[in-house]
Amino acid sequence: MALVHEAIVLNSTATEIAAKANDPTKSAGDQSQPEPKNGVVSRFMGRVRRFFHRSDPTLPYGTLSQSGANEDTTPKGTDAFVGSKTEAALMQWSKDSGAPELESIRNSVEIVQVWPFSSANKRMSTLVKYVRKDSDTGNSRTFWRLYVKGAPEIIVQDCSLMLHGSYHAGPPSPMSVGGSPSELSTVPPSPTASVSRTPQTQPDSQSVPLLVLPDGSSGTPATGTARPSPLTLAIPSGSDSVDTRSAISLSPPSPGAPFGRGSDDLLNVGSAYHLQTPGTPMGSRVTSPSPSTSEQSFVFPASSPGISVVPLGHDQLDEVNHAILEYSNRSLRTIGLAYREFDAYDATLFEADKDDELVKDLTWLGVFGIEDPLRPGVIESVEMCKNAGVMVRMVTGDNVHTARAIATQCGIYKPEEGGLIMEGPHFRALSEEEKNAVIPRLQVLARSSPDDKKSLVDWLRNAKQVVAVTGDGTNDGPALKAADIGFSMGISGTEVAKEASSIILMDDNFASIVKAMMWGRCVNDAVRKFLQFQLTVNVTAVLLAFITAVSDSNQASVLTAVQLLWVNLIMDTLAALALATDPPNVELLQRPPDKRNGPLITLSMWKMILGQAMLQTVVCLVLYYKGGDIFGLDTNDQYENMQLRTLVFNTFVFLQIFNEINARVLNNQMNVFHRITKNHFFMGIFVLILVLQVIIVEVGGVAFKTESQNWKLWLTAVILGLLALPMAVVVKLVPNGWFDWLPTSVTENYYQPEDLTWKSPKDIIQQEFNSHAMFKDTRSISSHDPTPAEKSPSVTDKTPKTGRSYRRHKSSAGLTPVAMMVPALTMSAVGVHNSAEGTQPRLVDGVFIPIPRSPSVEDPSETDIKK
Ligand SMILES: Nc1ncnc2c1ncn2[C@@H]1O[C@H](COP(=O)(O)OP(=O)(O)OP(=O)(O)O)[C@@H](O)[C@H]1O
Ligand SMILES: [Ca+2]
Repeated sequence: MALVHEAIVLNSTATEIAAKANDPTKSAGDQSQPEPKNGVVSRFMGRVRRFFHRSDPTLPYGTLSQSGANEDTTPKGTDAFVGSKTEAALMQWSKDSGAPELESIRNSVEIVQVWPFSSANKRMSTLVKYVRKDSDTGNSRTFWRLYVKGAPEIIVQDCSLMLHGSYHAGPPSPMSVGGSPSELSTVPPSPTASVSRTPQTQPDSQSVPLLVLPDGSSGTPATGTARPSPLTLAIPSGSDSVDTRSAISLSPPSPGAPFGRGSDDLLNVGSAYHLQTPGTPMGSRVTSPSPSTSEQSFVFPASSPGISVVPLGHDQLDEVNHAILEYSNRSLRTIGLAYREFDAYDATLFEADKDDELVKDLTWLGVFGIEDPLRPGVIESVEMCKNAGVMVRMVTGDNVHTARAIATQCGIYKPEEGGLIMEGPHFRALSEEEKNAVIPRLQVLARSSPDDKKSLVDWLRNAKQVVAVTGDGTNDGPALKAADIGFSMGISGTEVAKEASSIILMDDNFASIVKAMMWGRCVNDAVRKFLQFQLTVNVTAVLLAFITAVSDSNQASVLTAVQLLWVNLIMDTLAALALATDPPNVELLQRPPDKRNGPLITLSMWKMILGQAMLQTVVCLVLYYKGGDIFGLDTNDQYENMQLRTLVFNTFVFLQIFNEINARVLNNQMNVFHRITKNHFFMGIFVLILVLQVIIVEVGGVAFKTESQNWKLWLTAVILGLLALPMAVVVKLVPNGWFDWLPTSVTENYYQPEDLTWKSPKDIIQQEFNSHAMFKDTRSISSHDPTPAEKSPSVTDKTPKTGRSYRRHKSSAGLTPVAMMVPALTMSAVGVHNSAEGTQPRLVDGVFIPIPRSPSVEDPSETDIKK
């Protein structure tokens, strides 16, 4: 029932999570079309950025043909792909760049083997068989080409060559295949060219993909004498070359300018296309229906004039990394592409379960950047989570730069607050102690594997935090299952993710999680309000009935059975209706969450229950025993005695009625009327109880054993009842601190706010600086004496045992172990600031060191530290 979160682990990019629902399959006129396999089709705004090596659009096809996306053939589904969003974006790109129909590509290649995308090693590969006829010799040649695509910085490590060069205008040679570097010519690159999306101007079905130069030259294909081939590449007349390398560094984003807008080189791929999780079996051997067709359609780019295969040396690697970095820093998801060729069939390699042995000595082709813009409302939702004491972390498979850019955009990553970014491989290598130090500050985990996601969730749960996880993919399954609450995406989520989750977000919207949190807290509060009210009535009623019955000569209680039934009705049915119907409001999200095992009845509630019960009992007993004297009623007279008893009953009920107003507010907030008019149920029931009480007292004498009251007695009952309100103020003024001697299980219900605060960068630097100095001192000592930092509880205690001790550890010396782990930390943190490229945080052992803010003139201490 209690839906509280101390940490939300956000799987994948926040942008995806907030993908807006839009189901084109549901539109009228589509009835004849079968529902996609998952029953959902979603809309995805995506753009594929420049293809680093854009020499040949056929290149991605080998992999795309087996990708997890399909063209949406529904009547409404023109220009759309369904399936993996990443794949769909790539295919949309190839389609927009003038590639032939996906079906024809698929039919024209013979796929020998597919190793599907694995989230663990972040790549997929496809082995394709080609049979090519050489136009000069007429001989056929059979070869196998392995296409690999995935995380570029990982793939490039397995590359030893790279494709490089420029195109000449004019006919590319259509038939030479798989040229070796010696057959290739190299043309000096032109530094100015870039590529833009070109409208498909060719009426011919065998349209030619175009490269257009930024000088505005239109897309007239310079096919020359070339045989029109669907995959032939043409360059517009007037330009003679396109440099495939320089394009990567063109048009860096102007700061502040909305990304992608107005930049010519942006390949805007499908502002809306459909997605569907593919039904195509992956991982099995696939054979092409007609091998012969593969003979006709593919031109290998390396054979084109001006394209060469060069060794991937240091400079080239720099260049590739620069491209990746540039794309990533613009929040683009990067996908690298590489290939390798085999002249002979190698059964052990080609039929292996894993492609590890194959993915070696690759030739690097290029990198894609895919944009997935932030959905509206994500930034606000993250902010709301923060105010609600919920820490949002992003755990993604994307690379660290992309992750950082996105997390910064949506407000998850706050280096100035001490937040850290790590990469999965570094995270995996952390010891328990290091994890204890790093995870509390970890805001982004990039290039993470499914196991990383799960182990982070496990750690947080061990630290007694309540963890919610959102996820869409199969790779999120373990984390979704391990979390307290797993949220899966109803639209874009896979079946596995949905199975593993406890809640499915029908709209894939992160804001819905915030809403769920608000409702959860509301329900939790409703139960507490009701409990608080009911317990007060119970305690008083029992005490009154007992004391008066024992002291009475006839053992008659002051409250009759029928009166107690009425009281019971007030406190059960009507109170439940009145108190549990408070609508949720954003104020619920402006307080810290409840502790995982916080008490249901909090200390504030106990105070109120006991305080009010005391007041009610005392008032009623005084009235009962002294009322005769006070109001001049003769208790020996049956009528007047009855009047006095009725007065006690009436006062008792009014005390409850006004205490019901108190019960609306659970915390120490003084204004109990806050938002009272927003709950019409409460107002109605309040009036109903008042009216019924008047009727019972004035008319129901026979059944309820009451006697009509004069105005003085009525006034007395109401005024005494009203005492409940000032009593609540008095109770709230009693500090909770007075009860610190009670066990924490009673006194602490909130996850304490100090847990959620970070140290300022100044503190961090100061602390790291001290630790560094300490480390230097200890290095000179041969035996390893524990430093004060190591002696600190956060270092020695492996796992926090209780919420309380955990908190203390974190707030005391949480940062020091990072310093012990990375002695260079301070230096780099300071160094970054002074260095020329000081905008890049340093990555030390996977931990991103936050950039210190510029020292303010007012704050000389910060300047001192840097010296
Ligand atoms: N279909 C694909 N083919 C090749 N590489 C891919 C593909 N999809 C993703 N990648 C690579 O893997 C990375 C994402 O990895 P993974 O899918 O494990 O992460 P994730 O957190 O589940 O991502 P998301 O949920 O955002 O898709 C991407 O940055 C990209 O480099
Ligand atoms: Ca995913």
